Amino acid sequence: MKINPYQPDQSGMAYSVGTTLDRFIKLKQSDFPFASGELSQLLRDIALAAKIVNRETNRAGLANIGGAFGQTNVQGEEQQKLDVIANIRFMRALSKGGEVCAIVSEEEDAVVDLQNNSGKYVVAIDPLDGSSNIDVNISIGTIFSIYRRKTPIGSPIQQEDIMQPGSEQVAAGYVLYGSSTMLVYTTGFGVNGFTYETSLGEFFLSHPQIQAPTSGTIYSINEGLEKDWQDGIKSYVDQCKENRFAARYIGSLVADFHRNLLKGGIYLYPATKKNPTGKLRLLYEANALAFIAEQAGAKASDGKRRILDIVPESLHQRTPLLIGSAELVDEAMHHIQLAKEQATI
Ligand SMILES: O=P(O)(O)OC[C@H]1O[C@](O)(COP(=O)(O)O)[C@@H](O)[C@@H]1O
Ligand SMILES: [Mg+2]
Ligand SMILES: [Mg+2]
Repeated sequence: MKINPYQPDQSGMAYSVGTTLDRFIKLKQSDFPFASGELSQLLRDIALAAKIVNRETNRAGLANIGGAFGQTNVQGEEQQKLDVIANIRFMRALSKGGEVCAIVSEEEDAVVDLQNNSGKYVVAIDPLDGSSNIDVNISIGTIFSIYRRKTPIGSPIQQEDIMQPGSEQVAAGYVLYGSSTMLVYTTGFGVNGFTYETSLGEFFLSHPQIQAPTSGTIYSINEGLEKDWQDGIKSYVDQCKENRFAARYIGSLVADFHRNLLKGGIYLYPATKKNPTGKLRLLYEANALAFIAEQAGAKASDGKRRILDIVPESLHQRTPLLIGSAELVDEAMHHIQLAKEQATI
């Protein structure tokens, strides 16, 4: 991807590769005429927690960081120590920052009401994504969604503050702890990626205005579950193989998504017999990545509709997820539709 160091964005604001995240956040605040700086501060708080978690992930091989924590979370999944550490670090940064009134986390059964009357924002977070890869030194991540509360500031948190469709997000992003650590986010004005310079302790703009290729030749799916895939997925994957697509599956949603966002490709986690509503969680995995995808010209669907149009019904609800280059997602949805029509004949 050819990077134009002085590429202006929609607001005509030019910013150069190498701009620090902090400076970028300040520059971009002008996108919001009535900005009061709270969202900017919240993004900084998330970046700070990401730096701390980055340090911990680098040490994941050491006894006191790696391995199971010995408890299961509300999904019935065994928590890894790093799941718990990341959850604590983000909770602390979000509650200390003062901008947030409530948090939804993969590692918390219920909504965490911060009793912060002045907090304007609700955050949904997957503190550590790709937990099965922690101990084997493969890329992992953090995923976050930010909403403005619906009820008046100072009033008690209500269901309507939490159960908002993804289309209501004011910002979303992910951190990828990989060969390098990156923070990629959107506030609805395009997608920008920052690379962490450990020795300076700073995130620097490295991927301005990310645009996903409209098509690609990479597909990412856990083929071990092929026998359980919903109809249409098998025929779509067969077509990918027919077209000699490359199969790439890391098993960390953030890492698979990031690769396909930059190179062109599609990630699929369909409904299966084991997970009839899919495996991935709507509020703190699918919504954030769907917002990023759409802002980068890509698409995200549950096989029937746009992920961002789904109105949540429960905190940890799951959804099938087809996400990636627009033409590939359209093609996969076409196969699902065809299979449905054939099933009714
Ligand atoms: O092992 P499977 O069934 O292929 O699932 C892998 C998927 O599950 C996840 O690990 C779920 O996320 P968590 O690790 O945050 O629970 C995704 O990152 C990944 O894409
Ligand atoms: Mg996850
Ligand atoms: Mg997780």
